[in-house]
Amino acid sequence: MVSVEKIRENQRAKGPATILAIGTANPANCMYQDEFPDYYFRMTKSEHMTALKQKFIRICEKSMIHKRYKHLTEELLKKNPEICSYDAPSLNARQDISTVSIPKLGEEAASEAIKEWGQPKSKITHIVFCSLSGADMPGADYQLMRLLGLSPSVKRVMLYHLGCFAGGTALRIAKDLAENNAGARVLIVCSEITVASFRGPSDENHGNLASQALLGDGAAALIIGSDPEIPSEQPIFQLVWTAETVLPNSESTVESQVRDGGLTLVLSDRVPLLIASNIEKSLNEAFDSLGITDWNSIFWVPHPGGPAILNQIEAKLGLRKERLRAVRHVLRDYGNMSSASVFFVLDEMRRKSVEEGLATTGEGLEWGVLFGFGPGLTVETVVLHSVPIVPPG
Ligand SMILES: CC(=O)CC(=O)SCCNC(=O)CCNC(=O)[C@H](O)C(C)(C)COP(=O)(O)OP(=O)(O)OC[C@H]1O[C@@H](n2cnc3c(N)ncnc32)[C@H](O)[C@@H]1OP(=O)(O)O
Repeated sequence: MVSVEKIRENQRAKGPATILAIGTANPANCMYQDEFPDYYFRMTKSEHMTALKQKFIRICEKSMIHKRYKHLTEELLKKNPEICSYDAPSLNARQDISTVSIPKLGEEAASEAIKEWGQPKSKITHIVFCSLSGADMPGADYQLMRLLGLSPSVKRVMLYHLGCFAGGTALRIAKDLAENNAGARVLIVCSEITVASFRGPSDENHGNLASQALLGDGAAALIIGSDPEIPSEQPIFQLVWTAETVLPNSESTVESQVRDGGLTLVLSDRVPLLIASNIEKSLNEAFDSLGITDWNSIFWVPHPGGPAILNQIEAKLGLRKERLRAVRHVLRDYGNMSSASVFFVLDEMRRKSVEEGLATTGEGLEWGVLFGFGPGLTVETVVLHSVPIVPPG
C-alpha cells in the first residue's frame, strides 16, 4: 500500500521556486510627462481650473517620470467623453474597454515570457492573473487561457482589485504552487490599464491629481517553476521567503472604490513616511535567518509608487544611490504600473547586470528584496536569491 505521506512527498517539488523567464508589454500610446498637464486639462475640459492645473504641473515636475504608456488614446477619450469627467456615470464604457484590453496586454507580455522560456505552452500547468480593474466572470485569467490557446485544464487563480502590492502577492502564490506541485510551471501575468481610474480633476480630491500624474499602463509576465530542467530552462532568480503585513496606523491612506464613475482613488500624503518608517521591521524579519543587516549589501526591487516613497526609503536606510537605480529607471520610463511594476524592475535589473558583465543577475549581489506596497497599507515582502551570470563563451 502506498502511504499518504509517500503520495504527498511525490507530489512536491524538491528545490525552491525559481523565475525562469520575464516578459513585459506596454500599449503603443506613449505620453511625455512635460506635455501631460496641457493634454490632461484639455481632454477633461478643465482649463478653467487654473490653480489646480498649476498644482498638477508641480506634481508632474516632481514625479521624476519622463514618459508613460496609456491605453486611453485621445481618440478613445473623444469616443467616451464620460470617462473624462470627475464622476459622471461611466462604468459601462470603462468596463467595455478594460475587459478586452487587460487580457490582451497580458497576452503580449505572456508571449514574450514564453518566448524567453523556450518551452512548449503545453507545459504551463497554472495561471496566476492579477489586475486592479476590469472584473468580469469568467475573468481575465480565462480570457488569457483562450488567447494563448492553453489547455482548458490549466489551473487558474484570479486576483482582482488588490492594488499596487499585488505583484508580490502573485509571486507568493506562484512560489507555493511551484514548490507544492512537482513539475508545475506557473504563468504569472500582471496586467494594468488605467481605464478604470482615469478621470478629470476635482478640488475635493488632490490624491486623484497625484494618481493621474503617476500611474501608467503595462503588463508583465513570469514563468515560475522548481527544479529547472537545465540547460533547456535557465533560472534568473530563486524565490526564498515571502511575507505580507499591514502597517500600523495606516488605515484609509490608500483606498479605492468601484462607483458609477469608475474606480475612485484616495491617496494620503502620509504614504511615503509610513512606508519608510516601517520598512526596517520587514527587512529584519526577512533577513534575520540569513544574518544580513547591511541594507546596501542586498539588491532592491521595491514598487515604484512615487519618487517620495523611494526618496524616503533611501534616506531612512542610508541606501547608496546605485541600490535604487533599477526602480528609478522604471519610474522614469514607465511611471507606476501598479502590480506589474516590480517585474519591470526585475527585468531591468537582470538585463543591466548582464550588460555590465556583473557576476550575478542581482547587480552582482547574492541576496535581494522585492517589496509590494498598496491599499491597507499592505506590504508584500519577497526575499530573492540571484543566479550567477555565465559569461558568453
Ligand atoms: C494604487 C495602489 O494600490 C498603490 C500605489 O502605488 S498608490 C500610489 C503610491 N504613491 C504615492 O503615495 C505618491 C507618493 N508621493 C510622491 O511620490 C510625491 O509626493 C509626489 C510626486 C506626489 C510629489 O512630489 P514631492 O517631492 O513630494 O513634491 P512636493 O513639492 O512636496 O509636492 C508637490 C505637490 O504635491 C502635493 N502632494 C504630495 N503628495 C500628495 C498626495 N498624496 N496627494 C495629493 N497631493 C500630493 C503636495 O501637496 C504639493 O502640492 P503644492 O505644490 O500645491 O504644495
